[in-house]
Amino acid sequence: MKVVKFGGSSLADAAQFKKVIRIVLADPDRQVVVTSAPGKRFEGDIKVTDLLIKYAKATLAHQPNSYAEEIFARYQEIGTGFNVDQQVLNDIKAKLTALPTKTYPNADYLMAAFKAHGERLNAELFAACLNQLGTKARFVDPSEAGILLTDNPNGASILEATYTHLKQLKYGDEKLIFPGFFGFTTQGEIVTFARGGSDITGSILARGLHASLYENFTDVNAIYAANPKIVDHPIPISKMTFREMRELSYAGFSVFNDEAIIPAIQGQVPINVKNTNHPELPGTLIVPEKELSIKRPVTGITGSNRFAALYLHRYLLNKEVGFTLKILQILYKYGVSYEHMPSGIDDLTIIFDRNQLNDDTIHKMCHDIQNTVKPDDMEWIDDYAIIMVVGEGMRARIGTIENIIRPLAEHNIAVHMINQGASRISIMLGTRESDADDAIRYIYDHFFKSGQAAKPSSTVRLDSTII
Ligand SMILES: Nc1ncnc2c1ncn2[C@@H]1O[C@H](COP(=O)(O)OP(=O)(O)O)[C@@H](O)[C@H]1O
Ligand SMILES: N[C@@H](CC(=O)OP(=O)(O)O)C(=O)O
Repeated sequence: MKVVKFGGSSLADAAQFKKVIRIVLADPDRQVVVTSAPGKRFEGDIKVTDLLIKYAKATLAHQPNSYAEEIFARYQEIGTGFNVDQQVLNDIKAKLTALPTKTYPNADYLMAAFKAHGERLNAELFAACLNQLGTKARFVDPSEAGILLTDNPNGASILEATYTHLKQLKYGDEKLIFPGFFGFTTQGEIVTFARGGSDITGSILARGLHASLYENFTDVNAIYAANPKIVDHPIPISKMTFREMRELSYAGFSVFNDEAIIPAIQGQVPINVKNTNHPELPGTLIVPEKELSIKRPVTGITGSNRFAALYLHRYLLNKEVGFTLKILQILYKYGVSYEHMPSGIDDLTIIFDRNQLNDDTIHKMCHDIQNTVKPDDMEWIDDYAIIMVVGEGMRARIGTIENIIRPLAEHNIAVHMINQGASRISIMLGTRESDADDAIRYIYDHFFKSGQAAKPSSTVRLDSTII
């Protein structure tokens, strides 16, 4: 049995629905289908999830608005394209208009419930379209399947009990159509994963139902060695490991949600990322292990601007017991987690995900750190990007760091931090945001265009380097 997930771009309108249905029917093993909400139909279009967010905000602000009609029009175009029963469309319209009349524990739960309806209504409509074409299909509500999530309305995580519940789910007689992106708390409230979270639902089902393969259909032919919006015609990756994907999606390969890899790893279910518009192409296979390539140590290069860093300098830091502990206690006090903490003998850089911080928290946190640990030098760096160079082959090759740094030095790009991950399959660099895309292009060119024979080292400029 295969679990097949279709992203928003694959389900954006009736024409895309037709391609998706052809894919589902082409392989009888594709028994469980996960849908996203209708995504962008063209450059500049608005995803239904973003319309639902606007609808929720207008509702919270008691503003009259016409978002329910605008959103309904997206479903209507699809349903009409398949001649689905008018009752199905009436039901979708009624659910959209009823959203503001329901009661929610607070604004965060309201937001989650509004957003979840993008996937919920699309899954209902998808099942109706299949039925209309004579294929037995059934919409499965996450509450029926027992998809239980943590009580974090717009950034929930899976609860282990879900996997016990999924053991009860029967499949085989009909296609099961699951909405992605949301589940329920133990109190019965709708909560969603973070954005892009339909990939996580697919992965959970693949693990819970012991799928032989998790197929993830999107709008690109494969996962490329770099984001195609940054590098012109990057090479496609035919095979990569779970670990490589985890590191690459964490730092910018948005084609596959970074948390979504975890259930697939736990269940050891291979993932195949494919293009809905070209299903005949092999796409990218993500597997537990692969043979190491000595010729190509780097699998992919990515970057993300969602970080900020706190740089601390104090002489004899290495001799001081409890320095880091005091800082961590301050982070704990403000409910802030950190992403990385590279250190030197007298220096420490703490890298944060900027999405979890606001100006007030930054101010208070820095104030407490200044007063408590009294560093000689302390700097908050907002202009901070992280570049990740990832490849299983790097473990077996000497000189990769030099080959990453040289093209940057040659183009005068300053590197603020280098950190070789303990996994030994990734090297992380900190740069200015404005340098990040160029840095990715230069590293890409070096490893993928000009060959990467280790050249003798040249002078390398490292600004406040921490290794
Ligand atoms: N390395 C990469 N390889 C392929 N696509 C990438 C990469 N990095 C970022 N992307 C972007 O990810 C997009 C697909 O992800 P997403 O928009 O979430 O799709 P979906 O709507 O199918 O879930 C692509 O259109 C591409 O712009
Ligand atoms: N629709 C949600 C969840 C999702 O995963 O969507 P997509 O598969 O289109 O990335 C979002 O936009 O975040």
